[in-house]
Amino acid sequence: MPQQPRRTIEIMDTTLRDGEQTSGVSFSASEKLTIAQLLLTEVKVDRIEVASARVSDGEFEAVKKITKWAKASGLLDKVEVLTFVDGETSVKWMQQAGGKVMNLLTKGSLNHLTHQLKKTPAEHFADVAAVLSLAKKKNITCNIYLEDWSNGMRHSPDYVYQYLDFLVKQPVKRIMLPDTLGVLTPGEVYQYVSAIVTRYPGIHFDFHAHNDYDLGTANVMEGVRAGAHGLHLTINGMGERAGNAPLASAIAVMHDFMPHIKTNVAEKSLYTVSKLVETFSGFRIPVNKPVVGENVFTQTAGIHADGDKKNNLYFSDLMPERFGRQRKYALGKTSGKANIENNLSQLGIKLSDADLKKVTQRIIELGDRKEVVTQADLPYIIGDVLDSNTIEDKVQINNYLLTHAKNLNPSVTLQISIDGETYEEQAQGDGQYDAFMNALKKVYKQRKTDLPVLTDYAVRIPPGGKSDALCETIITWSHHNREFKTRGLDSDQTVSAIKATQKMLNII
Ligand SMILES: CC(C)C(=O)C(=O)O
Repeated sequence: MPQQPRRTIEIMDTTLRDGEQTSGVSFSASEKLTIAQLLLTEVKVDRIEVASARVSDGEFEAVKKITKWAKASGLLDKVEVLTFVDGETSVKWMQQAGGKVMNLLTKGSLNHLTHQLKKTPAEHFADVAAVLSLAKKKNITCNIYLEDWSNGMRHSPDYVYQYLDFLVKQPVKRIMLPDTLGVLTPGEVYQYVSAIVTRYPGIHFDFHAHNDYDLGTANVMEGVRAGAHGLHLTINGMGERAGNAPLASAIAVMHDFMPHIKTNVAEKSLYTVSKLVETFSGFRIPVNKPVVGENVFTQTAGIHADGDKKNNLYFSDLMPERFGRQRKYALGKTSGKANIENNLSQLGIKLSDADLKKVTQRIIELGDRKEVVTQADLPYIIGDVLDSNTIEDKVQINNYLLTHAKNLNPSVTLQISIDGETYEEQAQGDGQYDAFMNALKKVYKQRKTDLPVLTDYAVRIPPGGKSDALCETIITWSHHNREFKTRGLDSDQTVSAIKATQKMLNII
C-alpha cells in the first residue's frame, strides 16, 4: 500500500467558547486568561476560541485580558472570537476587545436559513459578503462556521455546495464544518468531509463534532481520515448539551492510531489542564473518562497487577506516564496480594509473607464493608495490623451502644469481658468517647483496678483527603510513672478511639 504523507492537524480548542456553553458553567475573566495561557504555551494547541461576541461585559473583559497577553507574547493570531452576521456590531465588539481573528457564524443548512434567519441564500450570501469585506478592511482574519452543516449535507446538499462555491472566492482563511447537533455517524463524517475536501483542494477545512451519541471522538477521527485540516476540541469534552469531542481522547487516538497524522499538542500537559478546568468550571470529570479520569490508569483486579509483573502482560500503548500520570493499583476486596505488593513497593515498604497475608486480610475486610482504601492508608493499616499482632486479647469489648441526641448528654451501654469475666455498665459523658471511658471506669472500679490516665488524644486522617475509609486515633496514656501510646484505626472516629483504648487495656 502506498504510504500516506505525514500531515499536521491544526487543533483549535474551544473550551472557552463552546465549552463554556456547558449548562451551569461560567468562567471569570482571570480563569479564562489562565486557561488560555496554559492551552497556548503548555498544551500547545494551535488556536483557541475564547468567547462569543456581544455576550456580556464580563466576556468583553475576558477577551481584552487574553488579547493583551497574547499580543505581548506574539500569539494574537491564535486567539479567535465567535461573531455574528450583524453588520458592524460583532466586528466592532471584537476589535475593541483587541481581537484579530473572527469565526463568523453563518448558516450551513437551508432549514436553518429559511426558518431562523428567514432569508434566501442570495440574501444570506450578500450579508456574509458585507461582513467579510468590512473585516478585510479592518485587517481582521476571517474563519467561517457553517452552522448545522451536518443536516445541510443530509437534507440540502445543493445549498451547502452553492454556499461553498461562493465562500471559496471570499477573503476567508478557514471554513469550519460543525456537526451542530452531534447527529452524524462516523461513516457519514467520512463521506461528507471527503466529498468537500476533494471538491475544494487548497482550502482549509476544520471539523467540529458534538458528542450527543457519544461518537465525538470516533467522528473527529473519521473527519481527519477524510482529509479535514483542523479539529475543534474541548477540555474534558465540555460543550453545548452532551459536549464536544474531548481534547485528550482525540489526541491519544490520533497519536496512537493514525501514524501519518501529527499534532503539536504536548500530551504531558493534558491532565494538568483537565484538572485546572475541572476546578474552575466545577464540571466534574467522570472517574472513568479516558486519559484524564481518576481511575483510568488504576488496575483493580489482582490478576492484572500480577500480569504487570509477568512479562508486562497487560501492556497497552496508553501509558499513564505519557500524560504526566502514574499507574495505580487499587486496594479493596478484589485487589489481591499483587496489588498490595505493588503499592508497598511504590511506598518503599517490604513485609514478610506472614505480615503481608494479615494486611491483605484486613484490606479485604475493609473492602467488604464498602470502604475505599487508598495507598496513603496503607502505612496506617500496617501499623494497626502489626500492632494488634503483638498484643494479647485478655480484654474483649464485646458490645457497646453509643447514643448522641440533641440537647441530651451522649451515653453508652458497654459490655466487656476481662480475663473471662463479663461486665455490663452504662454511663453518660461530655462526648461519646467520654461516656465510654466513664462506663469503663465503673467496670474497673468494680475490679478495684486503676486505669491509666489519658494525657493526649490525637486524630489523623491519611494525607490527600481522598480516603473515605480511615481515621487514626493515637492516645497517650500515663500509668504508674510510665507513658505509652496506643493506636486505633477505623472509619469512625469514636470507634478508632475505642480500639486504641482496648489495646491499652490489654497492655496494662
Ligand atoms: C455555534 C456553533 C459554531 C457551534 O458550536 C455548532 O454549530 O456546533
